Amino acid sequence: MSEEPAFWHASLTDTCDRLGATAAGLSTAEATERFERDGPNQIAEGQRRHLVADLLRRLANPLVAILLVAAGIAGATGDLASFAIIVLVVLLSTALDMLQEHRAEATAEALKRSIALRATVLRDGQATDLPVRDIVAGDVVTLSAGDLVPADGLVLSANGAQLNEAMLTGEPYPAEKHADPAASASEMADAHNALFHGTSVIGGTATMLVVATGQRTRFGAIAGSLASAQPPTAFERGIHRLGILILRMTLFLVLFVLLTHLALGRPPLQTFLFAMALAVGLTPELLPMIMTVSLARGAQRMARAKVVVKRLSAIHDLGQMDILCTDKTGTLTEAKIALVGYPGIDGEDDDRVAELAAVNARFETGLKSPLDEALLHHMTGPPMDAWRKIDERPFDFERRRVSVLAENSNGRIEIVKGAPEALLALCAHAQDRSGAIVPLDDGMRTSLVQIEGHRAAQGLRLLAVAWKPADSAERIGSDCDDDLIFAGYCVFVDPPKPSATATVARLEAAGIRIKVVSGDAAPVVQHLVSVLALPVEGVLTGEEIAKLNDPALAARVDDVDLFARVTPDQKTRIVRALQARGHTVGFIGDGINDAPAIHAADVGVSVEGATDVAREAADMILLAADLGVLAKGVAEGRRTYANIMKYIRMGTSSNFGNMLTMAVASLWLPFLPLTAVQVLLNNLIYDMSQIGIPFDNADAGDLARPHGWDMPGLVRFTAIMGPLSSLFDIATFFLLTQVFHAGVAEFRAAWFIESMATQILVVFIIRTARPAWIGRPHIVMTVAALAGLAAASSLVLLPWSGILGFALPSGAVFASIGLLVLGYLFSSELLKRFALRDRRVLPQVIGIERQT
Ligand SMILES: Nc1ncnc2c1ncn2[C@@H]1O[C@H](COP(=O)(O)OP(=O)(O)OP(=O)(O)O)[C@@H](O)[C@H]1O
Ligand SMILES: [Mg+2]
Repeated sequence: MSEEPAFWHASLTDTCDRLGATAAGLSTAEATERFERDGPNQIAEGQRRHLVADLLRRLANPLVAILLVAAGIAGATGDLASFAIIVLVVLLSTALDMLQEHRAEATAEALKRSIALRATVLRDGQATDLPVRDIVAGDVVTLSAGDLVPADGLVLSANGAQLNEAMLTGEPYPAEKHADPAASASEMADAHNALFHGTSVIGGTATMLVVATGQRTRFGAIAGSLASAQPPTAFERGIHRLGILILRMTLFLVLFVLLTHLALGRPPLQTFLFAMALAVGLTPELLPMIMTVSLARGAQRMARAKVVVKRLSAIHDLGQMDILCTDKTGTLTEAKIALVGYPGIDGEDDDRVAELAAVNARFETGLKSPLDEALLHHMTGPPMDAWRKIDERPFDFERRRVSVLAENSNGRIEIVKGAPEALLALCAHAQDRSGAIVPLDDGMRTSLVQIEGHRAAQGLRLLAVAWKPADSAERIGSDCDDDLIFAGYCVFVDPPKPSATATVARLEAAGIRIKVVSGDAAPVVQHLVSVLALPVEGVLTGEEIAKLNDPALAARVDDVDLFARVTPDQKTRIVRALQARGHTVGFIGDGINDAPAIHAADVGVSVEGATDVAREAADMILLAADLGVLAKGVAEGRRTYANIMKYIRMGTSSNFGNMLTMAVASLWLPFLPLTAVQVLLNNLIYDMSQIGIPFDNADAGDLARPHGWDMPGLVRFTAIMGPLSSLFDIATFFLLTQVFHAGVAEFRAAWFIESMATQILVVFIIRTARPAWIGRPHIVMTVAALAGLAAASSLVLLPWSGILGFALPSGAVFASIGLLVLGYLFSSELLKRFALRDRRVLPQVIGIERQT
């Protein structure tokens, strides 16, 4: 690719010829042909794993490989049954693991596709809304502020197009783009006639001719190195550490068993097979599958609650989130904005103010804000039609204003509208009702600020409008917004969303603190939160934040719930400051100005109708702009978390118990407690009996507050429940050898049943912190567990038990085992009170977790 000259060196005409394209776009037939030739416009996310390759990769797991080799040796020395069964069991459990995971991934993919980005493409001469994936070279795409550039291409036309290219070039300042003849620049950052996939339009508009799509774009070329940039969540790091811990203990146990048995002169091959089977059974190899399946299932349920999850692991963060920052418009208000007044400097409505503002709104080509739409809705007809546009300087969130150069029969003027306080500072004169220009003295400034304050205190949003003569100017320079003539204000109402009160209360009750972060003026936001009776305290404005360095800001953020007049950059700083205080932070927003903060947050949330950049930055998308939807999502997220924890608790406690048991048994029993084949069958059935857990319901307690990865809690649980299960295992040993004097095959059959029953049934006890008989487990979970138990019993009871090395135990043995299992379940029920007690995770604990 690098030998080819960069595509922006060629002129537009040459490129059009080469691509067989015109500014009118492609026909559908032509586009279909190209799509077939070039493939979809998408960047492969990592390498899609092929099923067979995946199977081989899993079988190459050293433990499984050793086991298979050992089984081969057993087969070669005559033990064909063992060989066949081991190979079968290993294949079966690997396939089960793999299929589950693939299915889960496919589900998650499908959900993600449902919210795929779309673009406006010219096809058959018509502007069509298409999924970005369908774009081909030669297409003509129109872009405006808030859009992501969907492919690489040349600028056909542009109007104040400002691009954020930071992710490709590292350049933090916006790059301006024009339809230059051809650029000679060697660096992408200087190619002012080119648009690159993955960058975003932050102001203005542009039309682009697509030159390269998918993997052939500049972004595609480096995407591989960016793909896995997502750092693991605290939960994932916790799981990883747990995995390593279990691995070490397993290694230790396997060596211990191997050495003691060999030292005691037991048959080496059987011992070795047994030890390897034990290792396979104890390693948490299923954890990744379990996580993926639970998360995918969680994502599916959340989708039903109208939350589409883009990054699965964000579900952990969602369950752990204890602070949610939200913007104002759309989440706390109805976002149905209407113009309710346009006072001039005397405080009375003045049509000229509304007209100037509407002309400005009409000619601004950047992201049309709802304020602009309200203005245009109000002003239509002849006075507007007389205006002609010369130039504009689009809106951006740092300047907070739009400048337009326009003329009518009375002459050419520059009209500026924007945030009042900033605009007022740029004015030296004002225009009164008669049209006379008067100096803007201090007295008048005070009275203007009063008009402003009066409306803002009623929760009305304000824009100021000003102008100045521009005689023969053809362009708006970058710094000529000074010496303006103040015209008046436009006053808007955005009704509060009544449902927000209850939803915020619900989130607060669930342990999530709400903070409002808005670009709007403090009095407006304050009025809104008081109307909605939101429990927010303290205010910090952008001006104040600008004076604080990061540590100083971090010291304040805990006590302040309302941030007003903040810039996009400050939104990000607020998120970071909260994170530095140990919080897990969510951020919900819909604008370009929210995107960086959405990205910085642990849980970035956006809504279906939001700008591309915000949706792209988000981890989840709400299909309805409503915090209520998110509250449901949080509940599902916590349920997913609770179910994953059930698996992990089941796994660690039974593993730890088994380790203790095996260590004791090795020293004490004159034979192996189970053959390798039996250990593997035990493991397989246990795994299958658990596939219902992701379906289970969660305790109200699990849903009531944020949870983080809680290692001390898990250690305590394991330290209590593990030894309990070994105690009953050892009691079984004792009973079988000392009381019943069972033979080897009968012993193994009885112990197989006991161990399966205790491992499987205990899920009904530890699935809940409340008494087991109160909440009802999910039916799928119950069926899976009971089916597992039935399968285990059938191995012992049915005719084939002999092949597996079992002999049918006597009725007395069965009865005693039944009693032992009941005793175990009963003691678990008693002890779980201590094992599961108060797992509340304080933010400080999470904070420590985050830093390690
Ligand atoms: N189209 C526009 N023309 C002029 N000024 C604008 C326009 N849109 C926004 N502004 C100014 O910029 C400020 C910040 O924009 P906005 O209120 O949309 O920010 P925000 O952080 O997204 O707010 P919210 O919390 O309500 O979503 C506005 O209060 C207004 O003063
Ligand atoms: Mg907004």
